[in-house]
Amino acid sequence: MTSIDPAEIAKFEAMAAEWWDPKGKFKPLHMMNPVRLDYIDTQIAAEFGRDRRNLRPFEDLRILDIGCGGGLVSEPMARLGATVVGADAAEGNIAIATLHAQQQGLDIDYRATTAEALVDAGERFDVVLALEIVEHVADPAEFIATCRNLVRPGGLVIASTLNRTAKSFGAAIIGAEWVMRWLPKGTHEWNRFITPDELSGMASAAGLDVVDRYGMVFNPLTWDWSLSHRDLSVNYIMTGRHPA
Ligand SMILES: C[S@@+](CC[C@H](N)C(=O)[O-])C[C@H]1O[C@@H](n2cnc3c(N)ncnc32)[C@H](O)[C@@H]1O
Ligand SMILES: [Mg+2]
Repeated sequence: MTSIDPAEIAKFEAMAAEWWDPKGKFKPLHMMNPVRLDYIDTQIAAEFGRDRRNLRPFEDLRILDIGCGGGLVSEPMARLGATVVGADAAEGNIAIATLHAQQQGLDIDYRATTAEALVDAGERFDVVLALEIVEHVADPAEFIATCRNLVRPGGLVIASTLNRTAKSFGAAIIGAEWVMRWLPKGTHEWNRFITPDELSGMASAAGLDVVDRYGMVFNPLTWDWSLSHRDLSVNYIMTGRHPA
């Protein structure tokens, strides 16, 4: 059993050098980063009783960033004091992420591996971050169950992905790939997108309690991103808790 879809990994290998270019192929992730970090920081601080005003509020927390890419989220988690494992199936991503973290003076344990290999190795984390990866794995339900097996009781799985709606086809495929050309054509396959109810169902089936879910909304007029209770029609993020 593997979560790897080789064609998907090949797409990311081909783009690896661009991870830290805010104007490059990962521009949408750079743009979305402040809003998703705000959500993630809030969830973790609330669950583990941490004060976000502290310099290193996530000290002693062990966080897995699965499908970490270039480490756009692994790095801020390490800066907040967490012990971070960044894992990605694409070796090129791990090479880029490792180099960038070194340049930043950050200590992050980057590994070219998969979630299922980490389960086999007996790894356990306080938080598993699965950001913009479920739409790229072989079997999303199986993958979410694997993430659940990587968090200790009382821990969190935080996942973000794209909803499967007419609006997400317009925004993520036509807008981001064809018109804005932020992403190469074919980066995303709309039929692999997952509705919030489907993802909640997968989380529940895996034995996670869904804590909450928020839309991440791009406003083309102000060019900024915000969290929304109501609008989960394109990008969204969700937290599940492994019951203690
Ligand atoms: C869209 S990128 C998201 C990167 C990062 N999570 C972020 O949001 O900035 C998806 C990443 O998942 C990785 N990936 C896809 N399938 C994977 C799998 N089965 N196991 C581990 N990593 C995988 C890809 O190589 C790619 O780096
Ligand atoms: Mg994606």
